[in-house]
Amino acid sequence: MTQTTVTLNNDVEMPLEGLGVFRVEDQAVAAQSVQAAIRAGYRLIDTAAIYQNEQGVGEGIKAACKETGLKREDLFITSKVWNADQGYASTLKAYQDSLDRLGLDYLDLYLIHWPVEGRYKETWRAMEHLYKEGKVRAIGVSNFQIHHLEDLLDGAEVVPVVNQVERHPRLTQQPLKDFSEAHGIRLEAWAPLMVGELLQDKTIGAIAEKYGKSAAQVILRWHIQGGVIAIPKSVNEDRIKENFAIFDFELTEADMAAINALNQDHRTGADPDNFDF
Ligand SMILES: NC(=O)C1=CN([C@@H]2O[C@H](COP(=O)(O)OP(=O)(O)OC[C@H]3O[C@@H](n4cnc5c(N)ncnc54)[C@H](OP(=O)(O)O)[C@@H]3O)[C@@H](O)[C@H]2O)C=CC1
Ligand SMILES: O=C(O)C(=O)[C@@H](O)[C@H](O)C(=O)CO
Repeated sequence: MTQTTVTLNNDVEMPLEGLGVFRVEDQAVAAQSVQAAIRAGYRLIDTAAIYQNEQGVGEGIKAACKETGLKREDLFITSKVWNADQGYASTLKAYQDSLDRLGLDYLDLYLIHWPVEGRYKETWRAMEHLYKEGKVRAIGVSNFQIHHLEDLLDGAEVVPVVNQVERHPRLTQQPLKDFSEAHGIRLEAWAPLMVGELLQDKTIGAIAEKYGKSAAQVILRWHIQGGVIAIPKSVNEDRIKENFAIFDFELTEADMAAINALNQDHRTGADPDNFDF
C-alpha cells in the first residue's frame, strides 16, 4: 500500500486524494456523491461557499458516517471564503456560515479562494485568528501566484499549509510548486483531470494501457506521486471509485517525465492575475 496522506507544515495529516464538488448545485446529488466517495474510501471532501452545496455535502457526510461507522474526526473537510466575503469581520462570519450550512463544528482546512487585491492580507489575519483560537485545524490559500505568496508571507504569523491551484499535465506549475515546497506549502491540484479534456491524450493513453489503468487513474497517480494533493470531481459512482483506485501501482520515472513533458502552461480556468469575480 503506498502513501495515502501527507503531513502538512503544522503536523496535520491530509489525504493525498479527495472529492471535489464544483458545479454540483443540486443538494441531493452533492450528498449522494459525498456518500459514495466516503463509501469508496475517500476521506477528503473539497467544497466552497460559492459552490452553494455545503448543505448537501454536510448531509452526505452525516449519511456516510451512519452507513460506515466512521466518525467526523476520520474525515478531512475543506471549504473556502469567497471573494465578496474577504475582509476581517466578514471572513469570521463567512466561516461560521459555512459551518452552519455543513452542520459541522470545525473544518479541517479553510482556504482563501482567490487573491483579491488589497483584501487578502486582512482576510489572512482573520484566518490566523480562527486557527489560533482552535476553530479550524489548518488554513491555506488558493489561486495564489508566487508574488501573492511572497506578499502574504511578509508579515504572516502562520504559513499557509496548502496552495490549491489549477494543475494538470498541460499546466504543471513547476516554478510555483518549487516555490511552495521550499516554503513548506503543499500544492493541491484543482481541475486535476483538466475537466476531462486530457482523457483522450495519446501519451497518457499509451501509458495507461501499459499499466492496465484508465487515463484518469494515470493522471491522478502522476499528481499524488509528485506529492501534489488532487481533488477530482465526479457525480458518477463508478468514476468516483475508478478515480480512487490509484494506490496500487507506481509510475516509472520515465513515465512521470513523459507526463511532465506535456506541459504547455495552458489554463482551462481563470488567471489569478486577471479575474473579475
Ligand atoms: N480553488 C479553485 O478556484 C477551484 C477549485 N476547484 C475544485 O477542484 C475540483 C476538481 O476540479 P473540476 O473543475 O471539477 O475538474 P476535474 O479535472 O476534476 O474534472 C471533472 C470532470 O471530469 C469528469 N470525470 C471525472 N472523473 C472521470 C473519469 N474517471 N472518467 C471520465 N470523466 C471523468 C467529471 O464528470 P462526472 O462528474 O460526470 O464524472 C467532470 O466533468 C472541483 O470540483 C473543486 O472542488 C475547481 C475549480 C477552481
Ligand atoms: O470552482 C472554483 O472553485 C472557482 O473558484 C471558480 O471556478 C469560480 O467559482 C467561478 O466559476 C467564477 O466564475
